[in-house]
Formats: sequence, structure tokens, C-alpha cells
Amino acid sequence: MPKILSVKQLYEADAATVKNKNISFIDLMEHVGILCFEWIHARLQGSQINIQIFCGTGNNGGDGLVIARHLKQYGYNVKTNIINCGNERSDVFLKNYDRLKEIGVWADMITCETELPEISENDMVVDAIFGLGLSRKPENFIKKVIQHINASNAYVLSIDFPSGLFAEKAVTDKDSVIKAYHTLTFQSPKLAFLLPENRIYTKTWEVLEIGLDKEYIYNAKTSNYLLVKEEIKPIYRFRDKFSHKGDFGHSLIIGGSFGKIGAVSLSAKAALTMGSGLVTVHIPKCGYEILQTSIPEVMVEVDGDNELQNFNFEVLPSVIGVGMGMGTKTTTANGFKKFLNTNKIPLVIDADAINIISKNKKLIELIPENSVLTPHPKEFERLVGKWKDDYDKLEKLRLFAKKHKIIVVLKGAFTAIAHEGELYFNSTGNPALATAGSGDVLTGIITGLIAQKYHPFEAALLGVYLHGKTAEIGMETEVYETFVASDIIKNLSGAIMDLFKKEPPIAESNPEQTTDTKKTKNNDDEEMYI
Ligand SMILES: NC(=O)C1=CN([C@@H]2O[C@H](COP(=O)(O)OP(=O)(O)OC[C@H]3O[C@@H](n4cnc5c(N)ncnc54)[C@H](O)[C@@H]3O)[C@@H](O)[C@H]2O)[C@@H](O)CC1
Ligand SMILES: [K+]
Repeated sequence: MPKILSVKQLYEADAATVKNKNISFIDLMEHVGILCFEWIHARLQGSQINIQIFCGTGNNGGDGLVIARHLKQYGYNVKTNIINCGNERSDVFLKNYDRLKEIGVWADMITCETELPEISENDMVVDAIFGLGLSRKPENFIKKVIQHINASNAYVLSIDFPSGLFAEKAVTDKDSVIKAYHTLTFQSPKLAFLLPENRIYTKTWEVLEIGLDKEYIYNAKTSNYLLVKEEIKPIYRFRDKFSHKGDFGHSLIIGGSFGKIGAVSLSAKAALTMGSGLVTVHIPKCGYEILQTSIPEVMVEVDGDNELQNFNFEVLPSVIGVGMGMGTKTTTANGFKKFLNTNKIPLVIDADAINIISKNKKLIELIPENSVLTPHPKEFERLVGKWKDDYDKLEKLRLFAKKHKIIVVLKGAFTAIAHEGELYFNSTGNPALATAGSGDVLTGIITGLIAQKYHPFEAALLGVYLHGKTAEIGMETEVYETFVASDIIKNLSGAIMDLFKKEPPIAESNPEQTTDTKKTKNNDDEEMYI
């Protein structure tokens, strides 16, 4: 599983690479710079637009100088600007400064006194001011340069990080961070790119595999992972030829109220389509005919007139998905509490069931171990209270799931799945999933998987991944707006088939050979290399 490494680990990986691969740091930087150059060259194809490179004086700036040299040697129109306000310069920055001079290019020094260079909106800006080494928020003159770049409307490509964005803590001054169109980041996905509050700093991003020491990375301990196809594929289980429906469990979907029977229908249909052997719904009487007519494969039990009150189901399910469209009326809340007091069956808890629990936190203790909760951020906030920033939110998520021995699926872009102190960020999906009923379908999918004896944690990983993938498949023929929750169910089959689609062969990254990048899909409409 791609690990999300910390800043400390990335520096250690650098050092381990230099030591174990017998490569100097300057050669490693050359390799990295060439990868970035190739990325740009593949897109510009020799186009004579103006490229303005802004370099700091650390190693991120060093990367910028390597990129500038290679672009220049390929005949591009490059202007290199060095932000020259401090006294510190890294060795490899200085070496690359000399190498640029050797091909006859003198970089422009922008000091605190000089005018800022003009940037046209037709220029391309390469931002190599700060990367991993950002130690404080950019201020004064450097902040002015950043604001100047942001105001230009030019296409900005950031190297490793949008300058001014911290890798591991929240931004406190939004005006001191580059707003990039795209970021080429090195070796590991960065936690900062997965947080909604940072979405304004880079529209899209991708990871360039720069060939850092594999052994170091293999042994590095982390509690944050990006969930990609390679890790999901082995979770999926093929069916045995002699299997029968009894092998695939019985899902019970509990929820619905007058006017909200659709939510249960979607969950039930999703559980069924995901492969649950049997599906029963337990709903108020007002939904009986709707369900019997709309999904003939599903069995129906009723309770209460317009909302649930007794939770007195008769079937013996393998798993229960509960809460969708259920409402939070006192009668329903009381029935749900009684149910929690006696229930021992694993649960997938969503929507109003989460809201009822939030209003009476003692109920959390009644949730069976290894149950799955699927809140969206607002529901999660009702459960755990407000957070300071997105980093704080993730820690709350990690602790909450661990403390209660449950799995929490915090929905959103890069849905985070928390289990035993670890976080898994989903890489599939797009804004098409921001549609009514999308969450109800996810609950149904996870319920249907648990019914088939997937461990609830595996069911959450596989379910979230497939749910996201359906929207990517949908965008082959539709647009975000027209994609609806039923389309998720319709595309489930395609999402599973996609797990086994052959990818084009991928070359290993090696600092001595500089032509490869590893590819995987991510972000809304860009490809991510990992
Ligand atoms: N980790 C890796 O795998 C590799 C990293 N490389 C590059 O090296 C970068 C890290 O280089 P460095 O450690 O030199 O760090 P940076 O180049 O990100 O910045 C460090 C310099 O900026 C100064 N600084 C930090 N915050 C400042 C602020 N707010 N105002 C003014 N000055 C500030 C520091 O004092 C230091 O001089 C990476 O981001 C990447 O671009 C690559 O060249 C090679 C491989
Ligand atoms: K940068």
C-alpha cells in the first residue's frame, strides 16, 4: 500500500538512497530535475511560450535550476529567477547555479530591493521556492513574490509542494501560499494534499517515483496510507463454482420514514447488487408497496406507520445496515436504543442512526466491535465535536475509531477509513459522487460485502474503493451533474471488472535511467503518477 511518509522519513529516505545506492545527492537531484523536465516537455512539445522559474536557495530551488538547465538545452524560452533574500544556500543549489552558468545562463536575482518580474497570464510558472524544508510561513518580500505569482493567472506548476504549504501542519496565512494548477511531488503522496482545507493550493497533483531506497521505504513505519488498486485487488474474492445463495449471507437494511423510502431502496439494491445472498428491509408500513414493487428480489418487513418504532425484525441476518432515511423522531430514537441494547450482530451505521447516537453519546458503547460507521464530516462533527483544522480532524478520527474498536469511514474527497489507529485514504472517485443517495448506496455496498463474510475492515476498503471507481467509469459517458446514485449501483460491475484490467507495463525507477514514471489514476481529471 503506498505509504504516506512524514517529512523526517523523506529526508531519511534521501540519505539512505545516497548511502545504499552509491549515488551522490547532486546526481539524485539531477535525476529528479530531469523527471520534472520530461513531464513539462511531454506536454509543451517544444512550444515557445515563456517559462518563468522561481527558485529558492535550498534544494527545492536546486531542483528548479536543474529543470531550467534542461529546458534551456532543449531550446525553451526560460527565465530563471532566484529569490535572494537570505544568506543560506544549499551546496547542491550552488552547484546547480554554476552548472546553469556553464551553459551561458545567468539567473536573475530578485532581492528585497528589485522590482518583481512581470508575469503574463500566458506564461508558465515553475514554482521551486520552498519544498519539504519550509520551516515557517513566508513573510514580507517572499510573501509578496508568492502573491505576485498568484495574481498573474499564469499556469503554475509547483515542484514537490506549492511553496508556503506545510507538509504536516495547517496553513495560518492563506496569502502566503502558492496556488498551483498542478504539483509534481516526489516519491510519496503527501498528507497535506488530501485535506479539504488545502484544496485551493493545488488543483491536481501527482507523485513522481524518484527511485528512493526501497528497503528504507519498505521498513518505514507509518499510520497513513493511500488506497490504490494493487491493494484492493487481493481483497476481492471470486465465487466457488458450487456456491449457493446461502453462502453469501443475509443483509438486513433498517431505515426509511414517510417520504424517505428511497434511501432504503438504494441501500437494499446496492447490497443485493454487491452480492449479498439475501436482502431483507425493515421499514415503516408506508414503504411496503414501494419496496415490493421497485425491488422484487428484496424481502420486506414492516414496523410502525410512517416511521420505525419497534425494530422487531424476524429474520436472522448476518449483518445489519441501519439509519438511512430513518429520521430521528423520539419513537424511532427510543426503538433504536432498545435495539442497540440487545443487538449482537455487526452493524453498518449511517445517517440518522449516527445522529441519534450523537445526541446520546452513551450509545457508542453499545456498538458491537468491528462495526462500521459511515459519517460525512457534519455527522462526524456531531459525534466528536469541532476540530481546529483538518489535521486535528484526522487525529480525532484515528482516536475515535481506535477507542471504540470500530471502523469509521469519513466520507468526502479522499474518503478516510480509520481502523486500529491507522488511516487509509481512498484514491478513487470524483465530484459526481456528491449526489443524493450516494451515501445510502455506500452503506448498502459495505453491508452486502460483510454479508459475504468479508471482514468489516476489508469490506470498508473494498466498498469505498469500488464506490469511487463507479463514478470514474460514469465519466466515460456522462458529466458530474447527470450522474445519480442509481448509476453507482449500475456501474458496480464495471468497477469490479476494472480491478482485473491489465495496466500497461511499468518500468522500475532508477536514478541512473531517467525516463520512467509510475502511473495510477487520481484526482478529478488528471492522472496521478505514483
Ligand atoms: N526528498 C527527496 O526525495 C528529494 C528532495 N529534493 C528537493 O529538496 C527539497 C527540500 O530541500 P531543502 O531541505 O533544502 O528545503 P527547501 O528547499 O524546501 O527550503 C529550505 C530553505 O528555505 C529556508 N526557509 C524555510 N522556510 C522559509 C521561510 N518561510 N522564509 C524564508 N526562508 C525559509 C530554509 O532556511 C532553507 O534555507 C524537496 O522539497 C525537493 O524539492 C530533491 O532535490 C531530491 C530528492
Ligand atoms: K515548490
